[in-house]
Order: sequence, then structure tokens, then C-alpha cells
Amino acid sequence: MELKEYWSDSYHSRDFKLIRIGVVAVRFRWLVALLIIGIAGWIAVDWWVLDPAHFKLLWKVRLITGVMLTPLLPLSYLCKLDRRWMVMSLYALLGILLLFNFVSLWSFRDGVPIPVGYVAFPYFLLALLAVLPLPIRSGLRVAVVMILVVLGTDYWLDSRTLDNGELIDRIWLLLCFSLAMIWVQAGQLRMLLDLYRESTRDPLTRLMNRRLFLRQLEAVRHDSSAGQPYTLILLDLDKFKRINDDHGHLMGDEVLVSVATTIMDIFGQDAIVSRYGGEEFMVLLPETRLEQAARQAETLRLAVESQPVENPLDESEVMVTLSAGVVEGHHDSVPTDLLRQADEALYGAKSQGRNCVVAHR
Ligand SMILES: Nc1nc2c(ncn2[C@@H]2O[C@H](COP(=O)(O)OP(=O)(O)OP(=O)(O)O)[C@@H](O)[C@H]2O)c(=O)[nH]1
Repeated sequence: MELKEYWSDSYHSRDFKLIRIGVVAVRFRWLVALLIIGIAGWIAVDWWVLDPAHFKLLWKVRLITGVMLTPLLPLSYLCKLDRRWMVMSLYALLGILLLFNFVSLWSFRDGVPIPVGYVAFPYFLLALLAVLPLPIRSGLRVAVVMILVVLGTDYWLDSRTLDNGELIDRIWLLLCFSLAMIWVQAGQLRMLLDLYRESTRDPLTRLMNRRLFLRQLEAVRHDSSAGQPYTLILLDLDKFKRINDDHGHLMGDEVLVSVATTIMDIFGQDAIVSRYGGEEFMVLLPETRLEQAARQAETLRLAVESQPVENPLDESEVMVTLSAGVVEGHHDSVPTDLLRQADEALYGAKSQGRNCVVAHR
């Protein structure tokens, strides 16, 4: 995992962004539910701890806060669909809770000692927000908003001076809790990214697996405009079983890795390349026409044919060839039909004697 992936979600793939937002939305919902129950349930503690005058005001404040938090529960379902909803909901949550913090501290302005539960509320909140797998930049933004509002509240209600030991203590504690929150959030993000990679990458070639590829195909189809086609190339190594039988599975693996590297070299970063099955690869070329894709497939075929793979055990060389089926897709194409057509074109290439490219028309 690269450092920049910890820093901002703009460095994450679109697919991972969706998955992460889904996780954040579920955790956010649980967080809101727990806060509603916790804030309202605390009325029982207040009844025990507070004098009647404070209790009379604060039980209402707690109930109103619970009611204000409730719309965030259905809103969290929209968060799954769009990052902007997520950001809006998170700041709405912060706004409501910081308002609660302000009003409850304000109610103790008559000099009565503030119960620990109220003093600790912002730290408690920072600790709870650590359950969200946010990148560092988002965590920092949340922490800055929290620290500024909490300190502003303290400054306004209490001392109106920065020359105050308690304030310094508060700043120090808020910074420590913020750092802990960001650290745990980044750890959660890392765990999520690692799990995502393990479940979407082929361990041998590190190319994306079939599951992720099919999601990408759907995304490209969805994004393509009416006049802008995309193409699929299904590649299959010829007589691969013989390579395994004659040179061993280790050499077979070596060939798969070598061909995967050549595919990436030929098609570049814009192509979506996957190890589709055992010795099958699939290339998805957005905004590419059939003829252009067939030409690129032919370039790949020649490159693979002209680069024998060296056996690391005895330095002998193994000749490898591949066959390819190419098909063009459009916005209204059905992905399963495209896959079937690519398979038919590949079958055509195999029938023509292998080591050739066939375009489906
Ligand atoms: N070494 C190695 N072999 C694999 C892997 N996955 C699948 N295979 C082998 O790939 C071979 C595929 O063989 P077939 O489906 O008969 O196809 P083929 O020999 O390539 O013949 P044609 O496709 O008709 O040209 C099988 O022997 C599988 O065991 C892998 O990860 N590593």
C-alpha cells in the first residue's frame, strides 16, 4: 500500500471507493443508532447525578438531540450511493453533537462543577469516530473542525482567555485523541484495502481477477456514450497443458507471469487487464473500436510469439503462442452476450489452427 493511498481517497480506484463508502455507511448507521440510544439513555444517569434544575433542562436537550440525529439513519442509505452524501451526513452528525456539547456546557455556566460525562464528551466522540475507515486527509478535517469548535465553545463559555491551564490541558488532550483517531482510521483503511486486494487480485500474476473484471466491464458499459464503443479481447494460451506436462507446473506459472507482463506492456495503463481463468486473460479497452483492438491483439500475439520464456531451473527456453477473440461492445450491449461472442471468436481462432486473432462481426 502506497503512502498516498492513506492520505486521500482520490488515489483509490473507483471500485474500491464504492466498497469503502459502503463500509463507512454501515458503520455510520450503527454509530448514529448507538449515539441516539446512548444520549437518550444517559438521562437515567443525569437523573441520578444532576441537581433538579440542571436535569430539568438537560433531559429535554438530550431528547431533542436524539430526535435531530434520527434522520441520519435513513440518510445513511443514500451515503452508499454518493460520497457527497457521506460527507454531508458526517458533518451533520458532527454539527448536531457539537451543538449538544455547547448547550450542555452552557447549562453549567452558573459555576456548578461540570460532571465528567459532559467534560469528556468531545473525547468520547473522537474515539467513536475512529471506527470509520477514513483516509488521513478526511480524518484531519474532522479533527480540525472538532478541535476548533470545542475550543471555541470553551473559550466563549468559560475563560475568554487563552492564558488558562485548563485550556492548555484541553488542547493537549484533544490533539492526543485526534491523533489516536486518525491512526486507528488509517489502520482500518489499510485493512480494508488489503482485504480488497486479496479478494480482487490473482495471486500469481497480480492482475485483477474475474470478479473485479466483470464489475469493471459493467462500469465501462454504463459510462460509454451512444457513439463510443469499447472492446473486449479474450486471450488463451495455446497448448498450455503441454507446457505444464513437458516442463512442469513451475514453468507453466513462469509463462503465465511472463505473458501477463507482456499484455500490460502492450496495452498500457488505460486497458483493464484480468486473468480471467487458468490460462485465459481478458482485456477491456474503453473507447476503442474493433479494428484498432484487433490490431493491438495482433501486436500482442507477435510479441508473445517472439519472446520465448526462459525456464529458471535449466535455462532452456519455451515457445509460447496465444489465440485471441475480439468483440466490440456498446452502451446497450448485454455483458453476458459480449462474453459469449468473445468466446465464440476465440473458439474460431482455435479452430483456424491457433496462434491467430479472430474478430467477432
Ligand atoms: N502452471 C499452471 N497451470 C495452470 C494454471 N491454471 C490452469 N492451468 C493449466 O492450464 C491447462 C489448460 O489446458 P486446456 O484447457 O486443455 O487447454 P490447452 O492445453 O491450453 O489447449 P488449447 O486451449 O486448446 O490450446 C490445464 O492443464 C491446467 O492445469 C496455473 O495457475 N498454473
